[in-house]
Amino acid sequence: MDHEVRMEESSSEGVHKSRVCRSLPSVAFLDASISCIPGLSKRQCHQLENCGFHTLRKLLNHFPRTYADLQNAQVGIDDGQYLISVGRILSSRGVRASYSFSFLEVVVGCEVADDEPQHTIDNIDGGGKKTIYLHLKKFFRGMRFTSQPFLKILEDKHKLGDFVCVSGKVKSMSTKDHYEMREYNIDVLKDDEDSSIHLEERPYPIYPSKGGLKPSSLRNIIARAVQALAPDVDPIPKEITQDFGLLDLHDAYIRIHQPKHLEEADSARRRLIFDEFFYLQLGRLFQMLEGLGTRMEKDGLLDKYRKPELNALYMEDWSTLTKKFLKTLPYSLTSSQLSAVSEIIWDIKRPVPMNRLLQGDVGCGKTVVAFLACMEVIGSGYQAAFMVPTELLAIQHYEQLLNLLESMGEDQSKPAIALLTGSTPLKQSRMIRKALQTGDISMVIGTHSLISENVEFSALRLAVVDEQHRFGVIQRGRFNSKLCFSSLSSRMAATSSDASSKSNDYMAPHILAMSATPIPRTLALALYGDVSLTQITDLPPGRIPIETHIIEGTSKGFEDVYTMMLDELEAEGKVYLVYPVIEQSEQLPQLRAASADLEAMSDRFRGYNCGLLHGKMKSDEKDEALRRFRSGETHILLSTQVIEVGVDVPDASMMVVMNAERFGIAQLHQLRGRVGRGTRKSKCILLASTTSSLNRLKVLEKSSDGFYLANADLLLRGPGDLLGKRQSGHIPEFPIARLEIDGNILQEAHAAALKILGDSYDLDQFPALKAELSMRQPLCLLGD
Ligand SMILES: Nc1ncnc2c1ncn2[C@@H]1O[C@H](COP(=O)(O)OP(=O)(O)OP(=O)(O)O)[C@@H](O)[C@H]1O
Repeated sequence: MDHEVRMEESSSEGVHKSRVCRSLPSVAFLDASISCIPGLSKRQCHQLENCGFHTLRKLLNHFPRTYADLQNAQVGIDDGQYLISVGRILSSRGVRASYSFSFLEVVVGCEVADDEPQHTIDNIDGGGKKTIYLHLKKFFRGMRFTSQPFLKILEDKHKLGDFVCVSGKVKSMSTKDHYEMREYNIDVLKDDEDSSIHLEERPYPIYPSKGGLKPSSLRNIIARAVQALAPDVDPIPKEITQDFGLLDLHDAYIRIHQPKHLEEADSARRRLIFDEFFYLQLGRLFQMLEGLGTRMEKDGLLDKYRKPELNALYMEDWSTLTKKFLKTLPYSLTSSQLSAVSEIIWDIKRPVPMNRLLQGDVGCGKTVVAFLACMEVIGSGYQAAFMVPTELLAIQHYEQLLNLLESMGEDQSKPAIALLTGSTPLKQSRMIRKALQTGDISMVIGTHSLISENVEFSALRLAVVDEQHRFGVIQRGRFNSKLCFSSLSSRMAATSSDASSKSNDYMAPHILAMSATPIPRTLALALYGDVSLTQITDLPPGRIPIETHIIEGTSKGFEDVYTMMLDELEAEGKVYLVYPVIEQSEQLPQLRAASADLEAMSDRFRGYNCGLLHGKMKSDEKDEALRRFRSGETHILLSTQVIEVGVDVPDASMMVVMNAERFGIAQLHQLRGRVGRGTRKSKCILLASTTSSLNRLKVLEKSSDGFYLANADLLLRGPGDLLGKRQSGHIPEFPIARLEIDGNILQEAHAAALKILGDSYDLDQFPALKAELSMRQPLCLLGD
């Protein structure tokens, strides 16, 4: 169907008059130039284009960062809470505090509902108001920031009387109703001459600024674009939107940008997130179907996706090596480990590169699942690479695997494995690289040195990336393409004369990413890396829940903790002491430091040996420190958060975290996961040096569920970084991230894509969808 689209036509005054174009189908409307927005000046058009907003789609997909409630209806403010509030700027001053230190303080007065009972006549109906004062502070160190002109410029950035929306974490000050904000966002809603804004009762969208375009002008332009939006821009057929209870795209855009209330924005967001997932899934399936010849093959593939219970290759069909390796394990796999292995092996047997995320809470036993997947490819004559974020972890995995393989005795099929990190001596590293190139080594475990240019493989088939939220999506992509290229080039050279070599020898490697953090990484991966998910949902048997205590770091608090430590050591336990920093710092004297505490702890716990482990130590020193702790030569290990990731000492039974308030909730959960990994009852003590942080930490006493804690962490941190800096701006960030629901949207999008392709393999019945698909990101499978 054709639709009227207004196209640009410049007038001499520089304002674009619109003319009507009848040739563009309405679904293509979104890709029309922004000049079709009525009333835009030429200057505005250029400015928008310079900021990357060439099309309506780009502009409409610039979603609000958050919504302000102009009524400030929120009641009650807690210390540490993320607050969004609107009010007027009362003062702005730049202060020179010393010759090299200055600060800016902007005070915003906000009228909020008064939650305390009042007895004045005005408040007899209980609907009282009061003013709170937000002191927004920014600090500057360095002489050049103390000059009067600089401070004046700072001051003048904020105009007295401006009506602004402020968001950030609050900290109460000594005066009642005064709060400090150190990291904040401030957006001018209207200047002081315009008071009409008070009448607005709708959520007020706050846009992220882009390339010099102010949020307020973006808001006006986007409002115009929304008005110009054609009613039938939706490429997804009505049956699908109805079946899945989704908003129509036109309504979704209106509601995300101009919601009448927050629920509207939320339903719009659901639809827009659905689209992200849906086109990824549709693209992937579409491409896979294209690669298959017959109708039967295509049906077969769709069936596999429709009935995931069939997507597992049970033990009988695993390679002999995998089965042998399984036998060497000193324990049986849990049922979800077993199904994870079956699922992964099913996937790696297929001639399409796998891109899978193996996700499970700390200590659930992901490593062995990944080892089994590696054995499967090695058993079929290929190579595997296992990349981890720290050297410490690489060594640990390598030694663990060596031990397991040792139990295989002199078996001919036992694979040759190697460790390759930044600290591997040059000569040895050269030998390993050569052996990887010739295929003499079947598996390499290492750090990011595995993605360096000079590592080539003879037949890499599986790359395991233990992300543990340290590697970004980008690094994984680089790793992937690098390995893909290496394997391809070297194999081409090796087999150029061998006409019988199978074409799938040139396939990109399968990628298995592992993570203990369900969010936000999972969501990011699901959005940006077209990924399948395998979850381990149970823990190995015999684990006893870790007892967690939050203790205030007063001198009594410390004494209590030392007594508990002594009890633990006397009962032959092992203790981790975790510190926020290595060395004492003048700037932050309140922080306990690992190195500085070593002597004091050795003194206090005479008769027990203390060890030290931190990121600045050399690789072999770190390894030695961990080895001594593991073997029981040291009983107390003073360390920094280097141990957070993956360190596995199953009989470590107690952890004390100093200055626990310095760590995030998800991070503390990871740290705590270093104990309670065996069958011994374990304790985790979080020593907080500020009273105000006690409440925040209490959530760890209540729960040991990583998913729940990650969510709680997000709520406490506020929406600032839902998907990490790089991704923010792509999807709307909401004060309350409904991530568990987003996970379901992924499933629904998958089902919708299957339904569409079941009806039309080549999308010929859905031309609008096909066009949309080609407009979106390139249809490449990771690794292609
Ligand atoms: N099925 C099992 N039965 C008993 N112990 C197991 C089982 N699977 C793994 N383990 C042991 O549990 C411990 C934790 O396993 P692993 O290091 O793989 O956890 P993880 O999921 O990688 O955790 P993290 O996210 O903390 O790195 C290890 O000591 C491992 O040997």
